[in-house]
Amino acid sequence: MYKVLVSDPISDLGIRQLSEADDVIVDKKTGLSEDELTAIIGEYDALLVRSQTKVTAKIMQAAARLKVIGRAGVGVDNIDLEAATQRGIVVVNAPDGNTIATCELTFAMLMAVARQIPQAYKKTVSGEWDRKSFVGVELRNKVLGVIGMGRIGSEVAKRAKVFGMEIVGYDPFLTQERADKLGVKLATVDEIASQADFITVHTPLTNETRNLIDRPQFQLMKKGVRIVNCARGGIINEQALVEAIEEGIVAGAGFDVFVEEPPAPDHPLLNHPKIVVTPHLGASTVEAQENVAIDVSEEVLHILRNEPFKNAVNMPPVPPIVLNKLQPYFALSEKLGRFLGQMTEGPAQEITVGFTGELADLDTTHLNRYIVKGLLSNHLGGDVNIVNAMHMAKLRDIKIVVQKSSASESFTNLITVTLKTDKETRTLAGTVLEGYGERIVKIDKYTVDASPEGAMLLISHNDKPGMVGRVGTLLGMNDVNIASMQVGRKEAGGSAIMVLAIDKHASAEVVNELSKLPEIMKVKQIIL
Ligand SMILES: NC(=O)C1=CN([C@@H]2O[C@H](COP(=O)(O)OP(=O)(O)OC[C@H]3O[C@@H](n4cnc5c(N)ncnc54)[C@H](O)[C@@H]3O)[C@@H](O)[C@H]2O)C=CC1
Ligand SMILES: O=C(O)C(=O)COP(=O)(O)O
Repeated sequence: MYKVLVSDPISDLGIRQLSEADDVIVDKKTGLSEDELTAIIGEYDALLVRSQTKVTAKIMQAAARLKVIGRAGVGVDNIDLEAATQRGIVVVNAPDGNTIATCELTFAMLMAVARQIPQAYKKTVSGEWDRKSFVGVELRNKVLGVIGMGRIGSEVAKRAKVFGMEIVGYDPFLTQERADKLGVKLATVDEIASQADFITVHTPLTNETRNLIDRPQFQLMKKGVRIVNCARGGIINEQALVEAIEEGIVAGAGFDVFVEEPPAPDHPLLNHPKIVVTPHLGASTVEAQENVAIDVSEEVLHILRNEPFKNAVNMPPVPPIVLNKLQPYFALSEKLGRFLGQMTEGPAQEITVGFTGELADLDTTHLNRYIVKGLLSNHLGGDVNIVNAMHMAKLRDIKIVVQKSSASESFTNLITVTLKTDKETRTLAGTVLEGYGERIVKIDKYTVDASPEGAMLLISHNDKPGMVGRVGTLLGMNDVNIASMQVGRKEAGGSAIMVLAIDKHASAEVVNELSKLPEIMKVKQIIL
């Protein structure tokens, strides 16, 4: 049974897939402190959060079973990604479900700020009929600066066009082609600051975007500019904004997010007559909450069940079409790593992975991870997984070299892995044959055809008559049944390799006895 902890308010309807799964138990415990969460996290395989729970390194240290942290939303700045990666915990988010909700709140903010709706409402309900203080401005024919043109920023731009606004946008990944398609003029942050009548930010909070709009940018702005932040507190410097309002540069601002959440009651952005505030409501619609919960539940289930998943934040993204092509090679890659790690003596120094055939044209990052995971798992067991495999290798100064060649060999696809240690350099190659499954097709210089499964014996010997019989007899006497046997040799009478699939593990004594037989150089038992 997998145990899932939901530590923030997440839609019940959205997580139905999890709560109704036969192999999952869902516990809901919201509002926990760091200490309270640390005390119980050890029981759980998955943690589901929104933005309130701060998932710190301390919590993760106590999370012995945790495989996945699911973020029902976009921003993952409340999760220590570095710590998660080091511990091999997958972090998945639900990036698509709340785009429209946040875009629409941004528009609500733009209009609330343009027409001072909250301020006018306050006065009106207090009994005052004040029409002259609330002469607003129109959006039509105004310049809107959009900083961050990802999912939300692009949707904001599309709607702003319909309002008759001219849009200037900045995003390091915004191409001229896409900008043209969206009808957005490309500009730098400083150009946006100096040209825009309204500015809205839609970037994540990173070291680069922290204080992206600060005093120097406010100094460039037109008098009467209006500013909205429905992304993250800290992208616009809060103190600099208040000063810019006092200086008469900024006519109004709409803020949904704050550096500290919730902000202290005396925070300068609260109770300011020109600032409209909401308590981080961007994603708070019924639709968005259901969407993000459905998306993240699906991903969490995949991860718990060891199935392929797509939205990992701490792993490079692979498009689904590529993932489908790579998937048949996941298990093979891991087995190649495990096999090679067991047949090679000495601590690993360098792993060279070669891909030939169709695989050479794909992004094979995931396969590299499975190979390294397999290799390291011989010593590290369950502590290594595809999230932290590369990190674990780096910690151990293991160099990883990837080589690709589309030159077609005898196989449609071939994965060749070479491991260099301080004692030897060994090579293993494998493929997936349609209808036959995974095969090891090369061990060092020898061509073989073995199915990598269960317990196997790898015997290096001289190719002399009677070898097969001797090995078979000794194993038979020790009740070890041979399921299949393959001999690889370069020339008759020369050195050769025997690959045996055996029905049960051979004891250390049997392996030792085998290695003492005449003409046998080395025996390795491989457990896959
Ligand atoms: N208020 C709320 O409740 C919500 C807030 N958010 C915030 O909105 C942000 C954006 O969400 P999405 O559009 O879905 O993400 P996204 O990943 O689709 O877009 C973010 C864009 O920011 C760009 N960017 C990164 N660094 C930049 C920089 N220095 N200057 C300009 N652009 C930069 C990226 O290239 C990307 O295109 C999230 O990271 C999250 O922090 C998201 C959902 C709800
Ligand atoms: O998805 C995001 O990045 C958000 O900021 C939404 O946060 P929330 O899930 O409403 O706490």
